[in-house]
Amino acid sequence: MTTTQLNQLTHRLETINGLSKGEIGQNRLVYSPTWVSAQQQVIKWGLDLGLQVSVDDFGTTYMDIPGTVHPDQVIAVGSHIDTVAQGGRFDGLYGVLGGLQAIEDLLETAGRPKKTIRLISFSEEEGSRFPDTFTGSKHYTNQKVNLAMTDPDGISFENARKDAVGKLNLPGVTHAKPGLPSTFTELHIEQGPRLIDRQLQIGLVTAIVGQRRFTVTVKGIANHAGTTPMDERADALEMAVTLISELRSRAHELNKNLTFTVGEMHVSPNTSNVIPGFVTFSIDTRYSSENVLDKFEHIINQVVEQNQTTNITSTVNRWAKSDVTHLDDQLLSANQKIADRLGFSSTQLASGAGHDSQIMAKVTRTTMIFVPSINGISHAPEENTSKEDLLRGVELLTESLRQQAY
Ligand SMILES: NC(=O)NC(NC(N)=O)C(=O)[O-]
Ligand SMILES: [Zn+2]
Ligand SMILES: [Zn+2]
Repeated sequence: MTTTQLNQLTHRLETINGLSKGEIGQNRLVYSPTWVSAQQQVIKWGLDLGLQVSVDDFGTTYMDIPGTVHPDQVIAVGSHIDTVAQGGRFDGLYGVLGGLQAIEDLLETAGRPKKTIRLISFSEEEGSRFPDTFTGSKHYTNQKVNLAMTDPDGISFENARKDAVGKLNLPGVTHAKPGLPSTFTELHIEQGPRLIDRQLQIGLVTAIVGQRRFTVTVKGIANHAGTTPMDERADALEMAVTLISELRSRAHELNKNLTFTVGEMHVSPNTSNVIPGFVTFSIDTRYSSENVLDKFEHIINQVVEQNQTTNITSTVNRWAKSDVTHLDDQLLSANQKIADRLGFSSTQLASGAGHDSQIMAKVTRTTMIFVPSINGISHAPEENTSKEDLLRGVELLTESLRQQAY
């Protein structure tokens, strides 16, 4: 890749990230106005490059450069366009724009491919607005998505989706969901410290951890903060804190590498002189074995059950579950050879973050390429990757696509 091409990739990243200007981090929650503008911009760049663009019912965008010999064999590449709230500049977006850059480089240096190359910009992966994750790749691969869900403001998934997808109907875009590809490659930032700590340039992903997400709802009794005796309260927040603290130690006891995160909490009425009557909080838990996750799910249900009192009742609802996933060995070893040939230092590692690749891997041969995250930070505005590392990831991806599609 030349300096001009690197500048183009940087410029495109900045253009999309500029859409959240003035905000804390990136806020492309699925179907939000910023999300719409970002997906529209990606579509425009694809059309400018002469790619055949289609958008499906969920707003996932597919951009094809049809193969000259085997147009029906599809080599797909891509990632997701959405972010978490107050997210970083590279999670998801790098895989979409890195893929676009690789395709542009290939068209310039090698012309049309023999097999079709497809860039996919998945509508949603993070599960940050509606209570479901990977809805873009699930829809593409015909897996079930909960269509009846609503966001915290009560907006239904269906209304948000129809509204936003209508705005992607630009001239030159067809409305369709294409068939499934023969392979899928996702380029992504590592989001953790392993590559950067060992000063490695590339990570090749062997597997992705299993992940489950829950909402715990605690119902107590709201009452006056000054007049209600301390031993007569039904404080929902106090109970939530007890549950969280007990679950955290039980998780650690079960397995010290099992992750346990409470990232979201709603307190009602959330005012200083009222005892909280109603609290909800999320649990995100992950590990590399389903057996440990099953055990911890059992513990969650047990701890919530054991802490019921006459005045405080708690319930737990699991709304997301993704399985431990092993990615394709052959694609990984092909990419390992390319990385060695290009002189990139690398390692093979498992991912602690969830990815569309684990959904794609259920239907097609799938592989992932990681580049280092500075200070191992992600899902935060400080998320960063050096230009040299961004470049190396795209170079490896370009060579992999060349090998697979030409
Ligand atoms: N690459 C990601 O940040 N993925 C995130 N999102 C999902 N759905 O797993 C996560 O929380 O790990
Ligand atoms: Zn993410
Ligand atoms: Zn991501």
